[in-house]
Amino acid sequence: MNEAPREAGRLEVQGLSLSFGGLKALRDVSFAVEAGSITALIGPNGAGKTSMFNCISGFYRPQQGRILFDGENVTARHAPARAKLGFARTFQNIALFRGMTVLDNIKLGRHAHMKSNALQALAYWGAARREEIALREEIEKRIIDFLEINHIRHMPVGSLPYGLQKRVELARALAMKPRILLLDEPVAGMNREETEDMARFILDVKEEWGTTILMVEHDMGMVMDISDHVVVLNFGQVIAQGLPSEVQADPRVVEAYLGSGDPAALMKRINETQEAA
Ligand SMILES: Nc1ncnc2c1ncn2[C@@H]1O[C@H](COP(=O)(O)OP(=O)(O)OP(=O)(O)O)[C@@H](O)[C@H]1O
Repeated sequence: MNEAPREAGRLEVQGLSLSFGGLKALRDVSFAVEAGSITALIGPNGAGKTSMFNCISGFYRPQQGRILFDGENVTARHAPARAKLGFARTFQNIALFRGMTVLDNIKLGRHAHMKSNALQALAYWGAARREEIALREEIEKRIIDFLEINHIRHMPVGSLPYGLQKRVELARALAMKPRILLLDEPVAGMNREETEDMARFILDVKEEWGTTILMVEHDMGMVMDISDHVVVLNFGQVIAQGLPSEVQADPRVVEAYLGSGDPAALMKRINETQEAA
């Protein structure tokens, strides 16, 4: 399936399997993340979501299967090569430099793509400096304003509340100009207000930037609210996928989450997470 244009950012996972010794973390997993969509990867603890994410971002090499990005087989490419192709990810536990300012952390996201490296910066300081200034202007206009973090841009990341730190992490990923954004539990540990803000920013990234988004997330209310497509893993296998409404009514999903096949009970739980303050 290669109908999307090259810049579109469509990801396809085909028959992917991953084992740790005798433990099969992923078994013959296939799904697609359509260009410009928000796709959520959900499942109970130990279902294989993080393993899948690590295969997609290039941290793990699967024993079987392929990962295609706009039709190109990227399975053998390591993480930095995927970053150059336009993969950017955030982490479950915030991965920022706590002593550095918000702005400097965000700029680090882009340095992977800049033409001038440290040596060139010394030798051709004029060109490197111009590139740095252009980068700063673009980041300030496009990312800092967009994510409403102007007021904290000169503050050290470590001094910020958790929800804002997660937003800075999103900003750093956006500075990489991603074609696909991989969000690992973007609202984990957030209160309801922080969760709603983050959900809105994720939707805005999709709508205003057209970026493809794949997220792993446990907050079912948030997943059902903003996803276009949901893929459900259990014991390393895809047990259901489709629209949020289809997935939450699927008895196999209900069984995996609640140990019973009653969709009404799952709906009740989703509503409870949405209403919880
Ligand atoms: N590095 C590893 N070495 C050995 N086993 C691992 C490793 N990483 C994951 N596993 C195992 O693979 C299976 C899938 O784990 P994974 O972390 O991918 O699940 P998950 O769906 O992300 O779970 P959670 O929601 O709890 O984060 C589990 O049985 C886990 O114990």
